[in-house]
Amino acid sequence: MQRTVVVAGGGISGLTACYHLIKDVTVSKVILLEASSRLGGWMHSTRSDDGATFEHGPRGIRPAGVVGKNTLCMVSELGLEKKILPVLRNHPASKNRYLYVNKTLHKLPSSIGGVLRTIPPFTKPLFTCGLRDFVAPRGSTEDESIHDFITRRFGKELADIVIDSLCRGVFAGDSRALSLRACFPFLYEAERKKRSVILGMATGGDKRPQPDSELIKRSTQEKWSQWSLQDGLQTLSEALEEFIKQKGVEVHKNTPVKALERTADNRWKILLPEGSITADHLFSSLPAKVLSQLLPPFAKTMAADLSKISSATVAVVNLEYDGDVMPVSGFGHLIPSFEDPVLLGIVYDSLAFPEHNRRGSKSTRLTVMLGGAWFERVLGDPDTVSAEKLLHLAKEAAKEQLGIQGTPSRTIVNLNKTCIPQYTVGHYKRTESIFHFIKHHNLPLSLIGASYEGVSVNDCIYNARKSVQRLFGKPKD
Ligand SMILES: Cc1cc2nc3c(=O)[nH]c(=O)nc-3n(C[C@H](O)[C@H](O)[C@H](O)COP(=O)(O)OP(=O)(O)OC[C@H]3O[C@@H](n4cnc5c(N)ncnc54)[C@H](O)[C@@H]3O)c2cc1C
Ligand SMILES: C=Cc1c2[nH]c(c1C)Cc1[nH]c(c(CCC(=O)O)c1C)Cc1[nH]c(c(C)c1CCC(=O)O)Cc1[nH]c(c(C)c1C=C)C2
Repeated sequence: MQRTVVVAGGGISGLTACYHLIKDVTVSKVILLEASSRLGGWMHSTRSDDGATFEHGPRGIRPAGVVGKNTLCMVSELGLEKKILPVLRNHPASKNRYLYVNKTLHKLPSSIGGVLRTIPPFTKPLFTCGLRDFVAPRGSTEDESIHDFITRRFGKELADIVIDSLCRGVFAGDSRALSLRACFPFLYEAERKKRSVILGMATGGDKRPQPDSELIKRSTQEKWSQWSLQDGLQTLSEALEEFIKQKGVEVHKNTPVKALERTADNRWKILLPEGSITADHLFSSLPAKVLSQLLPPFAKTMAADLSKISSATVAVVNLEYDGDVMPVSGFGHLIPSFEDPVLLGIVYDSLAFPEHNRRGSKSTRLTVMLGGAWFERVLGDPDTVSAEKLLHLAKEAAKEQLGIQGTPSRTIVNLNKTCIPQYTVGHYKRTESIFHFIKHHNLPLSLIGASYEGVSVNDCIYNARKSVQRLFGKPKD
């Protein structure tokens, strides 16, 4: 039987789905539809003639766990091993992370000693927060905010300073609105299983079978904490694009899906700017809100759930300075929302990945991230905020927070509109209801992408693969 599968959205999720679909002999045709003029989605690197690379989206991928190892397998299959740039666990970019509190940079403890002593900005040793976890009662609600959970189990200071910042540094989100169960499912499970989160995590561990390969062995032996690629992470989406085109996937750029209609024989009629195509099955990697606007009227309850999964806007400002101008060495620093709601944090890119620095003369590359869940509240409508204003805020942050006085030699401002999905309290209920609707109505539809079950590159790649396997009835791992 001829079977046509359409993948909507050519970010890392859609590309990975194509990569696995094309290997299946029962699929006769795979078509990728991408609205913009390039593939990769938020995976986006700028390369300069002098060898400098600037990331506007993801910049580091973790090798650990099933999801990290799964990505490394794909990297090997794509022949990218020689392009990997690992950061080792004992490197300052792995060990040193900072918080900017009370107008001062504070290094987060990376050893037992730092947890046993009182170190600023905290008013007591951090281990005392852990003691509370052993006596705190188990939560009584099905879901709660990350801030409420941490306050209940570890105290308000940890929640206000560390967890507030962490949620900004991963989700660009507000820990008071984000769901513990959806964002950190291992913490939710740990409390349910052992009552003490610390005990639950210590005895838990991932029971899924761990993939293995030469590259995975190397990453374990060399103790990598994260990795990137020569010329930036966009090298990964480019390799996937080349691979799927070679294998015969039909790739259509500048081709947004405009609407979806269900045919009488349970297929999709996919409406495009010019004409339409019919698909036996659709993989949507589109942001949930975008998909909600494309569905036909019979799916209005599902569309209502999808429309509630919103995303935060992040301004990403890359700055390059002449010489080594850094006062500290590390991964970067985060800024809790009480210190400054709009400045999320600064990544010290040139320390983790000096290979991305320009050739010839020394330079420092930083990325200032702004906005997130606070964007509209503080900066107003993203469509009317000027690049000059964002650049000014970023340069002032580098000056005030890192003492960098000079003028940057190069700047790039990107406004990533609605780029990180926000799994707010109740997310698990919304996704359950969405997946139930698809099953109940026997829709030939698979949902992949950052909107549902994890925002990291690893999660997107793993969930796209799992979703393809599920369609073909292959066992899950
Ligand atoms: C600033 C930033 C920093 C990040 N840092 C990290 C990091 O360091 N490490 C990490 O692991 N993760 C990081 N992430 C997260 C990760 O990069 C993303 O979650 C991931 O790239 C999302 O991929 P995706 O394919 O699911 O979605 P997307 O990249 O959003 O892809 C969806 C695609 O669909 C297309 N599209 C939209 N509408 C339509 C339509 N109607 N028809 C057809 N196509 C359409 C879009 O143009 C896009 O190409 C970061 C994200 C951002 C934004
Ligand atoms: C300041 C804003 C942001 C910074 N990075 C991101 C934002 C919104 C996005 C992001 N960062 C990470 C991920 C993937 C998560 C994963 O599960 O792998 C995403 C989507 C990685 C990450 N960055 C920080 C942490 C603690 C993590 C989790 C994984 C890990 O421990 O390595 C902290 C952090 N992010 C930023 C800065 C400046 C910073 C801390 C110093 C930038």
